[in-house]
Amino acid sequence: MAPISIQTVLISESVDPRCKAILEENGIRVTEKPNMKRDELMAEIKDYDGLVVRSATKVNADVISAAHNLKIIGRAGTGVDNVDVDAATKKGIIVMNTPSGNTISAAELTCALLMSLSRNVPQAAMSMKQGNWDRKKFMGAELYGKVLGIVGLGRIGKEVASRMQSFGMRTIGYDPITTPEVTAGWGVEQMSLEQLWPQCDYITVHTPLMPSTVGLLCDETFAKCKKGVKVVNCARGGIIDEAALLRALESRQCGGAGLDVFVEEPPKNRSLVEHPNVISCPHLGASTKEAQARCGEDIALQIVDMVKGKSLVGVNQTHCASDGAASGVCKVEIVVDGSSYKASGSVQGGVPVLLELDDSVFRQPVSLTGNLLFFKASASPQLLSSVAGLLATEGVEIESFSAPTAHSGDLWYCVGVSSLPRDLSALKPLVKEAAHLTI
Ligand SMILES: NC(=O)c1ccc[n+]([C@@H]2O[C@H](COP(=O)([O-])OP(=O)(O)OC[C@H]3O[C@@H](n4cnc5c(N)ncnc54)[C@H](O)[C@@H]3O)[C@@H](O)[C@H]2O)c1
Ligand SMILES: O=C(O)[C@H](O)COP(=O)(O)O
Repeated sequence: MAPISIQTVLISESVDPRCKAILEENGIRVTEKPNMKRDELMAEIKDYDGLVVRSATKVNADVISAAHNLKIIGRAGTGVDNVDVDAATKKGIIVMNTPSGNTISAAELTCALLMSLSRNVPQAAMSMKQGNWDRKKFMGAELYGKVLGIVGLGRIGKEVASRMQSFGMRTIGYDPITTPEVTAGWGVEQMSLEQLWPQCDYITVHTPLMPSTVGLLCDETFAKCKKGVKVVNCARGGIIDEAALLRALESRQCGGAGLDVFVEEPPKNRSLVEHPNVISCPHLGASTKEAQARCGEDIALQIVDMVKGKSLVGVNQTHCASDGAASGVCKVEIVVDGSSYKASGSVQGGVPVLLELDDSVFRQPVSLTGNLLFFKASASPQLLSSVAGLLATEGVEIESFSAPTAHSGDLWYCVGVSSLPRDLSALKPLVKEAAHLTI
C-alpha cells in the first residue's frame, strides 16, 4: 500500500485540540464542525480526504457513499460500531481507531458504578440535596467477599478485575478468546457463562457490540442469576437487553444497574434512567482529560504515519481484495518503512484473525487482539525460549504463541505479550525483523 495523500481532515466531534495541532503541524488542513446533522455531514464530507469522529457521528453507508474523496476514517476512541466498516472497506477507505487510549478511564468509571451500586452514593447525594437525612433508606452492602462476573476479558475487563480485587472481590469471568491460563495470571477464574451466572453478586460486561453479544443478559440469563444481582454496562447499549433489564429490576431479580451506555443515545425511553435502582451516566467512560488527550493525539499520529506510509498500528480494517472479501478472506498489503508485507486474514466469531503473513501460514488463526509482537526468524527449537528470556528481562510475559506451519527458512511468528517491549532492538541477535502493535 503506497503512502496515502491526506490534505484535508474534518473533525466532526469534540476531540482533544492536540489532534488538530498534530495534523496541522504535518501540513494537513483541518476543519472542526461538531454537532452536524446527518444531511449537513453528507454535504460537508465530500470535500475531505479524512474524517475524525468519536462515538456520536454515525458514519453509515449513506455518509460513506457521499464521501467522494475520503480515504481514512479515524475513530478517536475504541468502538467502531458507529462506522459502517464494511461499506468503508468496499470503498477502499481505511478505518482506524485508538483502542487503548481510554481503557483506564472506562475501567475506572466501571469501578465507580460498582461502588455506587453497593452504597447508593448517587441516590444518597440527591436525597441530601433535597434536604433529607435518611440513614436507613440507604443501607448498603460491602463489596468485600462478593463475586464479580466479568464478561469480556480484554483491555477494560482486565483493568476492572485488578481494581476490584483490591476491594476483596472474587473475580470470575468468561471470554472466548483470552485463555483461562492468561486470565488466571491476573486473578480471574474463567468458566462457561452457564456456570458464571448463578455465582455472581455483580456482573459487568466489557465486550464489543456484535451479533453474539447483543442481549448477553436477557430474560433467560437474568433468570439464571442470583436474585438481586447488580449489573454494570460501560461497554455498549444492548449487550444487556434494556427491556429485560427493566423487567428484572421490577421483579427485583436485578437489584440495581449502573449504565453508561444505551441502545439509543441519548435514550428517548426514560424508563431505565428514571428507575430508582438505576445509576446512569451520559456515555462518560472515555470522558477524562487523560483519555481524550491520548485518543486525540494517537489518532492524529496514526493518520500522519499512514500518510508517510510507515505504520500499521491501530489499523483495524483495510482494503480487501474484492474476490477475497467475497470469500470472507481479506488480503492486504502493508508498507512499513518502505518494506512491503502481504497478509491475509478474516473475521472468526466476530474477532479479526491473521491467517498468513508473507510466506508464513500460521498453524492456527492468530487472534488480532491485545498486545502482539511479530518477529521473523529462522526456525529453531530454542527460538521461543530465547525470545521469552529476552522479553522477561523487560518484565514482558508471553501469553500466547502462534507458529507457522513450515519448519525451515525465515518465518514469521507471533506472540501475544503482557505489554509491549520498550525497545525491539534487544531482539536483534535472535530475529531478522520485528514489529509490535496493540489492537
Ligand atoms: N463507555 C465508554 O465510554 C467506553 C470506553 C471505551 C470502550 N468502551 C467499550 O468497551 C468495550 C470493551 O472495550 P475493550 O477495549 O476492553 O475491548 P477489547 O477488544 O480489549 O476486549 C473485548 C473482549 O471481549 C471479548 N469477547 C468477544 N465476544 C465475546 C463474548 N461473546 N463473550 C465474552 N467476551 C467476548 C473479546 O475476546 C475481547 O477479549 C467495547 O465495546 C468498547 O467499545 C466503552
Ligand atoms: O468506544 C469508545 O471509545 C467509547 O465508547 C468512548 O466513546 P466517546 O469517544 O464518544 O466518548
